[in-house]
Amino acid sequence: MTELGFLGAGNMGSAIMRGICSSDMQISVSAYDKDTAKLEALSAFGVKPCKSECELVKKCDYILLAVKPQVLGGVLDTVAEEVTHDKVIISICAGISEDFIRSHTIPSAKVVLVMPNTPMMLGLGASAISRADGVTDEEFAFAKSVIESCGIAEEVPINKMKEIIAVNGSSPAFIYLFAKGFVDYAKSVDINPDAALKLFAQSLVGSAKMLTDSGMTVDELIKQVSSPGGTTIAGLDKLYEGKLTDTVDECCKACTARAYELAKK
Ligand SMILES: NC(=O)C1=CN([C@@H]2O[C@H](COP(=O)(O)OP(=O)(O)OC[C@H]3O[C@@H](n4cnc5c(N)ncnc54)[C@H](O)[C@@H]3O)[C@@H](O)[C@H]2O)C=CC1
Ligand SMILES: O=C(O)[C@@H]1CCC=N1
Repeated sequence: MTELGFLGAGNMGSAIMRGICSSDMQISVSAYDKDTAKLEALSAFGVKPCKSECELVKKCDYILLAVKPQVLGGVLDTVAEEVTHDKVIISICAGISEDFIRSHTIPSAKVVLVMPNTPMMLGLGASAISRADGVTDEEFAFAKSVIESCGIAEEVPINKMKEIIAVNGSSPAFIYLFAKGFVDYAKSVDINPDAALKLFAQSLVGSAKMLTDSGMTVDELIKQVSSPGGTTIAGLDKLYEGKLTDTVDECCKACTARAYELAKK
């Protein structure tokens, strides 16, 4: 049976493990985390705990890296001797490239890069995925099926894996901040914030479905809501005045710049 192991069982590692364990994938899942309480919590899902980073890498065919990028170099140095050219390393660490992983293990390491997002915790993740040279079609299909156990996955060129972070990895936080603005407004005009949150959240769900399923472009969708002389145009005028799209562009560029900094650590 294929052995998949997780180095790191925090928010993202646990979300993926729960996705796999609730799916019909016939694989053996193991994990190592410095925090043993996290491993104990996962044992209810059938995840086998390991006692060290090296024990995990030695026993597994696929190793999913789910520690923070800042500690990854040290973790890879610890396990380097256990990494062989037949193992596949799947990394979800923001900013980390295949070259970084190879420089801390072996030059021929097989690497798949993934940029997931937190909605994975509900099985609604959106992950970008890419493979470095040397990874076979079969190995890549397996890695993709692991990620698809908790949402959708889209292949992205490997040299765009830092640029994509803003679009799906970090964007949930940007969307939550946008939601906060609407709920704060509702409170300020004496509308129940719980009702406002439900209405705004459902508006996000519905708008997301319109984006993917209506067959209309983003501009057409905006126009459809904007009655001439109506309320939407009055609101949109303020967003254009505040240069919302320029701010989003700056936000995405700051995300990407930080990813390139993390890649150097
Ligand atoms: N949180 C997010 O929205 C996203 C996070 N990511 C990436 O996922 C990775 C994990 O992030 P989170 O799950 O949010 O962080 P987290 O802090 O929840 O999990 C990291 C885990 O690594 C463990 N750890 C630390 N040193 C370790 C070691 N030597 N061996 C084994 N485990 C060790 C910690 O105890 C912790 O449980 C990061 O690299 C991040 O860039 C990617 C996309 C989205
Ligand atoms: O903030 C971060 O670095 C990670 C990557 C994408 C979302 N969270």
